[in-house]
This record gives sequence, structure tokens and C-alpha cells, in this order.
Amino acid sequence: MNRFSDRLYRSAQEIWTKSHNHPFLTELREGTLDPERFIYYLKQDYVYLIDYAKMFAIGSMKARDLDTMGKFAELLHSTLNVEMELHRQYAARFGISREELEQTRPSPTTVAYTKYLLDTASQGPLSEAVAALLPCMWSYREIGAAYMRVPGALEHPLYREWILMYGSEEFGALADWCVGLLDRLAEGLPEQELAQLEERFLVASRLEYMFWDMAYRLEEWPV
Ligand SMILES: Cc1ncc(CN)c(N)n1
Repeated sequence: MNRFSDRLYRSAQEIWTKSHNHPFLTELREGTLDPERFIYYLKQDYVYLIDYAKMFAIGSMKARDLDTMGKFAELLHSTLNVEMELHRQYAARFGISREELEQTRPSPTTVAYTKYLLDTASQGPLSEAVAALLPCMWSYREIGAAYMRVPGALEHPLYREWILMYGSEEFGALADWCVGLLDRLAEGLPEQELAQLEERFLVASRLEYMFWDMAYRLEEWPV
């Protein structure tokens, strides 16, 4: 079967491979990543996820049937209460309060990524919102599942929980649902609209790469 998601996966391969080979991720899976970089990532990711969760709220609003509406509500709930809880627990280990986490000043890359997502979701049809939010779910699913199999990766006292979260069956099932939804939404669309969805997916994939890179560089505003 010719799935639209196969086309997306192929066209984003080069970008995703660059992410997999980025030192932030190679060092995380080897357990050598400097905790300072991880803490920076956690704080930025926390404020990223606040906006990302709103993508699911918009998805729920734009859904045409109750099942889809409910699934987006589930994704919203799981982002706020499962994924962000992981960040809160990590922060607590480093003596960072929930308030401090929430007051993190978004970096230039975080602003660019969240603004891109929310603009896409609020201005376009549901299919474009899903195309833009998909690299976030799908690439982390791929990273989590792969790192679960890396010998020794789960023995690291700091990065173990992170890998377990994104390698979990629950996270994988939610990511799979998003992939399947986009395939259904893309059915029968003219090539021009498919190309627009592909563009949304590729820009978000590049922003995913930039997010890893931002954390590794401990990006700050220049002025
Ligand atoms: C930037 C980013 N992208 C994806 C994910 C996985 N939801 C995340 N937590 N942060």
C-alpha cells in the first residue's frame, strides 16, 4: 500500500539522520551527555510542551468526528500529565521547582518552533496541523524505541527515565495514531495539497534538529 507517511518518512530521512547523529543524542544514548545540556533541554522542552499541548487542543477543535476529538483530548492530557510530569520529576532531582521550570524564558529556537506550529494549526486545516506536529511525536518514538535496544543505555541513572518514556508502548501507540490520522486525512488530496503537507512536515523536522542543536549549544538570545 502506498501510504503518504512513507513518502514523508523518505523525504525527511536526511534531516532525521542528522538528528540521530547530533552529539546531543549520541552522547545521551552513550550516557556521556553533560547534565548541564540536559537541564537546559528540559527547561526549554517544558515551555515548548506547553505550546505543543495546545496543538492537540486545536486538533480537538478542528476534528470532524468524536473519536478524533477524543483522541486529541487524550494526547493533550498525556502531554500535560505524563510527558511534562517526567520533566517536573527530572527538575526536582536538580532542585528546580515547577514554577522555575514554567518561567523558563523561551530561546530563539523554541520561539521559532512553537510559533511555526501554532500558526500552522490555527490558520490551516487539520491535515496541516497534524503534518506539523507529527515529527515531534514520530521522531521521538523512533529515538525512544531505538535507544531501548542500545546496550547499556537503560543503565544510565540520568537518561534511563527519558528513554523509557519515549520508548514506551503508550507513547508509541499515540505516535502511531497520529501517523495513521495523517494518512487518512491525506487520502484523495490533490498533489498541490500533499506537497504543502510535506513542506509542513519537513520544516518541523528541521526545527526538531535545531532543538537538539540549540540545547547542545546552550543557546541564548544574542542581546
Ligand atoms: C522539541 C520536542 N519534540 C518532540 C517531543 C516529544 N513530544 C518533545 N518533548 N520535544
